[in-house]
Amino acid sequence: MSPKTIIAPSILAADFSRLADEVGAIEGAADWVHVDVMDNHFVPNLTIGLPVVQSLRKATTIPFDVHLMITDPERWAPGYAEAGAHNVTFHAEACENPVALAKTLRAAGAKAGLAIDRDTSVEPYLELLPYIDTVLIMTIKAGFGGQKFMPEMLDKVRDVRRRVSAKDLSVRIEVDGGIAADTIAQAAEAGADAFVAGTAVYGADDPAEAIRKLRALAEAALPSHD
Ligand SMILES: O=C(CO)[C@H](O)[C@H](O)COP(=O)(O)O
Ligand SMILES: [Fe+2]
Repeated sequence: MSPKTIIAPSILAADFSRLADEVGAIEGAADWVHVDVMDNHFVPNLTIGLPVVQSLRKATTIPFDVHLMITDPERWAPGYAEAGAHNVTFHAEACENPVALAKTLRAAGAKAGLAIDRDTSVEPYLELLPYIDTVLIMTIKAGFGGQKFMPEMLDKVRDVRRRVSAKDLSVRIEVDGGIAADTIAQAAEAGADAFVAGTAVYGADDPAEAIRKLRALAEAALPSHD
């Protein structure tokens, strides 16, 4: 059975010179490792790509939650599934046919995620939920870690949660950006059940303890979706 609450630390806030150690520090505490792939086209920032994911995959057993902030996800996303990513999430704004790409990812053995950036409405995508495993709602503008959480994004989380509950779908609702001890409960109350946290985990003295605290705060606030 999958855990009720997913905590996914983002290695965007980790020390890139010691990535395997940084992932080792959350082993046993994190549910997923969130990997932010940026191409300096879809977002104005450049991070890591497929070779790093392929190498890091061998360094841990924690499932990889790959967040592709790239143009042309059709070209690159399947490679991350083949590299062993558990979830491959691409942006709605960058993809012409999200259902086709989701099917390709599922056929390659990964879960398919659809990400919605700050300035995008979820409304046009609600009909696609049966084909998607995870909806990632940005609670910042995609592109950089360490930004301030935007509570106004939670209306999108509520909209997706309502549709998921009404149709009894098995879709994770993930929030990404500014998730920390003072924001995670609001996101959980709105209906999120997967939480990306970069700065709040890797900026802490004890990343594993930070994850445990975030999980406790989220679970105390989670409504029942039954
Ligand atoms: O997708 C992202 C940025 O576009 C990151 O996952 C996000 O910023 C996480 O970092 P933090 O918790 O520091 O906000
Ligand atoms: Fe992310």
